[in-house]
Amino acid sequence: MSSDALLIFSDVWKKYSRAEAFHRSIREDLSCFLRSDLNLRNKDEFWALKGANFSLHPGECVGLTGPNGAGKSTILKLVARVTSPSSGDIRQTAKVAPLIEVGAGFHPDLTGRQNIYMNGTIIGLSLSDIRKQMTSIIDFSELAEFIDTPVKKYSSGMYLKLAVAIAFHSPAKILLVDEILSVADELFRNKCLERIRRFCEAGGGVVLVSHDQRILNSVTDRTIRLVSGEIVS
Ligand SMILES: Nc1ncnc2c1ncn2[C@@H]1O[C@H](COP(=O)(O)OP(=O)(O)OP(=O)(O)O)[C@@H](O)[C@H]1O
Repeated sequence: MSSDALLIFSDVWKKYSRAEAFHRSIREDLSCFLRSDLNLRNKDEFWALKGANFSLHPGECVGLTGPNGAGKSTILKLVARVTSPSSGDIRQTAKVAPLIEVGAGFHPDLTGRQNIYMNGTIIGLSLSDIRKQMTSIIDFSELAEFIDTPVKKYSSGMYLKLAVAIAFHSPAKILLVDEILSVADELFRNKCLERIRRFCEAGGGVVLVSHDQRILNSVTDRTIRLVSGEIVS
């Protein structure tokens, strides 16, 4: 693999326990309790990712597609270091801006503007960068009218727009986008796709998860298809 890669996955495996996933649901918790199946946590390990190999180069937008539960978000979470691999090697030569769980980094009681300061700092912008880019971020978000409103009063689409606008102003060279563009309205989605193209033209690299073939066709250079944790094409 060439040395100029922004990101290299070498034989990356990720193991989860189904029991952990089950315990996220109250219904499943209850069902485990009723069955007194106390060993479930130890019985149900499985591979969410099985020996993934791929690289991302400057200027490239790589799509990730495949059925639900195939391991697409797991790849993004590994790149964002939200979780770590069970084995294998992930090499990154650049900072990452994750657009994974939209709005997860927002404080509900703070206004849009205050969240730009807070989130901008988290993604590596200095205070003076944030001040310089504030107008551009607000313009991109299309939320000028609501920017001094607490974000707990925002709709999910407004959350999305604010999160995307901040991420697109990040100094990171790797952008991770998880299935969010399909929930944006068409005008905003097209604006985001254009921004992704420009981000790549400027030497960045994007990993984009989508089930939508039109989105993948319009912006990705190649698409990796995952099935049951395996890269099949
Ligand atoms: N924290 C976790 N603990 C246990 N299992 C998990 C955890 N996160 C994900 N999984 C499981 O790992 C598998 C892959 O999940 P992942 O979210 O990567 O799939 P995906 O391809 O992104 O799916 P979708 O298209 O539905 O978003 C699934 O079986 C999922 O239940």
